[in-house]
Amino acid sequence: MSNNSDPFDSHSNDPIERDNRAAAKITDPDDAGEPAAVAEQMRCLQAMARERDAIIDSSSDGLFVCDNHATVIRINPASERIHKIKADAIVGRNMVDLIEQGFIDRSAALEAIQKRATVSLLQKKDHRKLISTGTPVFDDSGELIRVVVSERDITEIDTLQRCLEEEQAIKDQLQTQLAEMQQRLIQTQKIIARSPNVVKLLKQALKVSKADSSVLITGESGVGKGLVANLIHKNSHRAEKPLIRINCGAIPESLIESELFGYEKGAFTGARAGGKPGHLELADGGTLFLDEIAELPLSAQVKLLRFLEDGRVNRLGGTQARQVNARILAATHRDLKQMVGEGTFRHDLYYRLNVIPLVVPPVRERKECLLPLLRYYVDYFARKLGSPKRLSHAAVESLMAYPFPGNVRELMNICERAVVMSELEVIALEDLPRDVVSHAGDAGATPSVQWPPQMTLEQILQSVERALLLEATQKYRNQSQIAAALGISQPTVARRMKKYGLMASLTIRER
Ligand SMILES: Nc1ncnc2c1ncn2[C@@H]1O[C@H](COP(=O)(O)OP(=O)(O)OP(=O)(O)O)[C@@H](O)[C@H]1O
Repeated sequence: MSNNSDPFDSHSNDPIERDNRAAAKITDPDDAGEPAAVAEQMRCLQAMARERDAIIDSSSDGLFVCDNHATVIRINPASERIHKIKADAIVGRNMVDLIEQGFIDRSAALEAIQKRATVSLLQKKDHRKLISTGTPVFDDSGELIRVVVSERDITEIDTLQRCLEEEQAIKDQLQTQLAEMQQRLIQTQKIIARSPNVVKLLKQALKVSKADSSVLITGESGVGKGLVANLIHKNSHRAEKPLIRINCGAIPESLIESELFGYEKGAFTGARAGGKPGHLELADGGTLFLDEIAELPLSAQVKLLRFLEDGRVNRLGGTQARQVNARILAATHRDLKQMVGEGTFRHDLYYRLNVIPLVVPPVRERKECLLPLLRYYVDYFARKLGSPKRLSHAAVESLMAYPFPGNVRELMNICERAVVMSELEVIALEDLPRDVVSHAGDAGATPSVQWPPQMTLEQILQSVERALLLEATQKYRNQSQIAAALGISQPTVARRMKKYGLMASLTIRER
């Protein structure tokens, strides 16, 4: 290839060529009287030149070497391959001519000479994409003596990159579809999830539903631990099989083992003649949800641990263990770790159950869920009662200020009671339990409006309505939010705000 075709013209005034000619002369073995040190130096120079040639020729990137006028003096085998041309056909030709003849569309060598700096550019060659980088070489006096152009064929990298981007796009699309499907699933299961912490929890629950590992669901009483267990089961490959729920706190200690593991006939006095399968066996192929797991007696904890280790169930009074394939979900409102420290819960069982921990936040930490939960349950009980109901603004304010110590279950009870107790369609403060109203502080109080005695009731009501709307414009960002908070439609909000000249105050806030 190129090093066979000597790139250096012996008559040239090129500075590098001059040095090479001098070296060739000195290293001539016939050159009599040559000092040994100079000969050694020349051998080194020749070795370096061979090394340089080997580097240039073995490079997988194409390399062009041009003189200071952009005339090609050498190209390596990679460039021959890229351009499908022999070095002889290109050496000695100038880049300007090569562009004119359509061999290339741009020259990094020419641009590097022009700018006296390294230049990178993208070239198209026979449907292929090349990145060319022209690097100028200067001598000690700052004179530009060479330009080395490296070329890389990026067609394949580019194609791969495009494939990757397409795959990423498909993945993103699938993920969006999955998220939408999950959202629909959550909605069909009537789970209200607006707060980021609840959304995150449900995403985690949907993710773990695909595995078979044990899950420990913790959270205060009535926060929805059972709901999460249900979601996990319904979304798992076990969905067609039963979800068996057992409340470990509700079963007398003396019966819990027989309930969980079953018994053989005659296992104890009062035992059924034919024996009885336990909840674990009933959950075979499905899921066993152990609610209030902290209440499980230590003796039953040992047996449960054994089952988690070998998947075998030994009925009470039985001699033969049965293989059972049940996934275990457990829940508690107690601090199991603390119980382990106190010695009331086995640490080995705790670690077995806690493979995937899920924490359900209390309602007070789900501010964004509160109003949708209230509306959802008011609608739910109103539908059951067969008469439409909605919460008044004051009732909403009171409920929003209430800490719901008993969580979602208490919220449901309050909504049910309010729906049943209210005589009118709009649920008023009086329909709420006293402790809910007492928490409201100023929030539930009627806005204080001063009026002179000569005002009519109609005028007073309008004055109150205007004050309320004005307050709402300070609090909410748009008419829809105001409508939602006041329990009226958005067109009604618009009409009344116009009537009271309040449009400007909201427009300013909306900005
Ligand atoms: N995000 C939610 N959306 C709608 N309803 C909910 C939500 N979370 C909980 N609930 C409802 O609250 C009630 C209590 O939920 P659940 O029984 O799952 O709570 P829990 O934490 O298991 O209670 P406990 O500690 O007493 O066992 C259920 O009727 C459930 O449907």
